[in-house]
Amino acid sequence: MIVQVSNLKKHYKKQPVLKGIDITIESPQIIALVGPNGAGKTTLMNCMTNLLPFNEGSVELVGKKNTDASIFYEVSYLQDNRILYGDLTGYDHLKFICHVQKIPLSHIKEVTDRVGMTGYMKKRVRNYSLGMKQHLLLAMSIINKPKLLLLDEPLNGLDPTSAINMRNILLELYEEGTTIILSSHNLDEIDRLTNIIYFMKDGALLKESLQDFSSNQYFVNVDDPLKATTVLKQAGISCTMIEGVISFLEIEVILQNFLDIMKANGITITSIETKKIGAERRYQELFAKEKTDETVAI
Ligand SMILES: Nc1ncnc2c1ncn2[C@@H]1O[C@H](COP(=O)(O)OP(=O)(O)OP(=O)(O)O)[C@@H](O)[C@H]1O
Repeated sequence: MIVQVSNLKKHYKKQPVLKGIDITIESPQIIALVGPNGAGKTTLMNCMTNLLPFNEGSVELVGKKNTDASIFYEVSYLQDNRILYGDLTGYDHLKFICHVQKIPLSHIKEVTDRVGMTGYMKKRVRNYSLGMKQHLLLAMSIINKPKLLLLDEPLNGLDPTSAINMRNILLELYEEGTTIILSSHNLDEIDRLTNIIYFMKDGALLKESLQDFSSNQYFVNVDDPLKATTVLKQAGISCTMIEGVISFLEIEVILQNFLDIMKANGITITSIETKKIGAERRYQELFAKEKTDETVAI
């Protein structure tokens, strides 16, 4: 068993944060933990890795109790950058982990090349940018080739190139047999990584496979948006218009029907973009927000 969390309960003073969480993972997966600020994602990961005591329940990681420190040969946890030491270099951090975990120092170059931080690994961490710290945290958490990798907001501060690199590394690790649990607010990135999402709501987890919720959303620019709005309304087509761009879901409107209506009414399409919106759509359903003023239902 890779993860066995049973009836995990945690409260801060009188505030219950985790109200009986159960997680069972038997084979490698990538799981995204999603929920609004303050939902309890960090608390859950801290309890799982025994950084925080909990009030009830039990946690086993890689077949051992989470109180057994030897799990960290096989489990890594990427926390936020407050765990880093400003006076030490990136290399010092990695050397320390190699020393504690009896990993050959030759792995440092391998992992810093993979993450893309070899150029500044000898600089002091206090001179690192947010993204550079994030690179170091990633290097520190993958140098032991973990069986289970927990990541709390790993995309924090990463530029687009680094975010793509991080995604590729996570997908490679998963291919190599690592189970990954990551929390993120970046729903686009989550859609590219996995369709297994655990939504945190009211101290509980809603576990969903987003295959059923994944859909393309189309964004269409036309030469005459006002006329398009009118003819779509007449045809009973359900779309929204945001700042002159018409958008609709693949599962609600057949693209060919839409194109036929535009053609029949002499409206020219100037561009069409598609976006996969599984996680975002489900998130909106679960944590419904008021529609913004500029969103007009057609
Ligand atoms: N040390 C603490 N003492 C008291 N309350 C805490 C403590 N740490 C967290 N909390 C509370 O527990 C709840 C969950 O916090 P947590 O940091 O786990 O949420 P999160 O889902 O990780 O949020 P975010 O997305 O903002 O990182 C919040 O209401 C928070 O105020």
